Amino acid sequence: MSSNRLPPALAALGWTERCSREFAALDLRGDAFAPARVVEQHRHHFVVHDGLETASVEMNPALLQSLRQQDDGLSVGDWVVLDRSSDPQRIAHCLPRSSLLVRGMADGSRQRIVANADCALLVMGLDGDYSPNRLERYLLTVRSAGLMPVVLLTKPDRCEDVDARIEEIQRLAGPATPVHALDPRHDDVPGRLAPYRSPGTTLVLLGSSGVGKSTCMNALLGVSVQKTQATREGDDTGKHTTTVRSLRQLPGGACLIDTPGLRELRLAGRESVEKDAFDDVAALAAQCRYSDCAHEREPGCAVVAGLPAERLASYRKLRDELTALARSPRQMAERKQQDKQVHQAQKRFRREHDKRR
Ligand SMILES: Nc1nc2c(ncn2[C@@H]2O[C@H](COP(=O)(O)OP(=O)(O)OP(=O)(O)O)[C@@H](O)[C@H]2O)c(=O)[nH]1
Ligand SMILES: [Zn+2]
Repeated sequence: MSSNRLPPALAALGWTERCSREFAALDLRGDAFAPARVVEQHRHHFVVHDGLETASVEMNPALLQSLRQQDDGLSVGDWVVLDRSSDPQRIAHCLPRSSLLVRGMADGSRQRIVANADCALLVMGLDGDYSPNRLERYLLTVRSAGLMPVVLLTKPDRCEDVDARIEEIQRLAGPATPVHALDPRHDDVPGRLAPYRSPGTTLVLLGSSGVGKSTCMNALLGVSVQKTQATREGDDTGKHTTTVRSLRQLPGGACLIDTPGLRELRLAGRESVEKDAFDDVAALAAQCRYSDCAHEREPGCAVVAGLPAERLASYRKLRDELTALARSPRQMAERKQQDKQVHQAQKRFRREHDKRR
């Protein structure tokens, strides 16, 4: 199916040619099956949108079980297939994803945040919320999930030297990552974010509570009604306004997922620290005297010699956190399980191959 023949109602929700291919590959017969996108996730049900209307639905038992077996589930942004032959209609399939943003939880499990997003708007306040280290963590998480990050520094009116902070964040994020400072209450948010919200793109707003995510969303939606509430004087956090993740269609054809403020962002364990957040380390490491240099006390370490002290400390912290995660019993068990699956698949393949000969 070429892009001009994508069903327009679905295309407005972010349906792509890749989705058409995945849907066709399921080879579902009859017209009882219809694609839809998960726009809200609740404890026991999902709200899905099929391009025309929304419906409140549950998964069918087979899908629920198969996802559970893979330690998986549905999240906002997922493309699913509704089975309309059952009463009530149920979600029967989940299409493979183009991206999945996850974070680690205290018990070692992972929480899915959003599926099939293309771009992450990382919102950070230039007030008490400002934390370059936290931003490094966000950058690492979203890049390793395959999303393009865009940094939005809000509350410039609460900061003495906005330019210095933009420069600091730009240095940390690298030249390829856009950094904007804006007051979403008054500035032209749709205009400033125009390059990232082309039709069919899915964006997700991420950041602490009270940094202005809902204000950005309202500005992008073009609604003047402010569901956001006045920040209390002397309180940088503001009032909590977002309670569930939800996907909304923006004027112009992109989709936006708003998320409740995350209190902390733990790594999930699948990130690659040099590749996804510290390409300066990767570049310097090539000049270390030893190829297996750990960038600690080795002689001739170009990373220790060349990286600013703060950046080095932050690199080591995230790297060590990932190493510890990789050694956690849960991840070791997961890897063993994966190895077993690969081994079984190889055995099956060899058996079938031998049979054919
Ligand atoms: N001074 C100032 N206040 C702002 C700015 N941007 C947003 N606010 C205010 O900060 C408060 C919180 O904004 P929200 O948009 O609700 O923040 P949020 O990130 O959606 O918060 P949660 O829903 O809790 O995650 C509101 O009172 C906004 O009007 C800004 O640039 N400067
Ligand atoms: Zn080194």
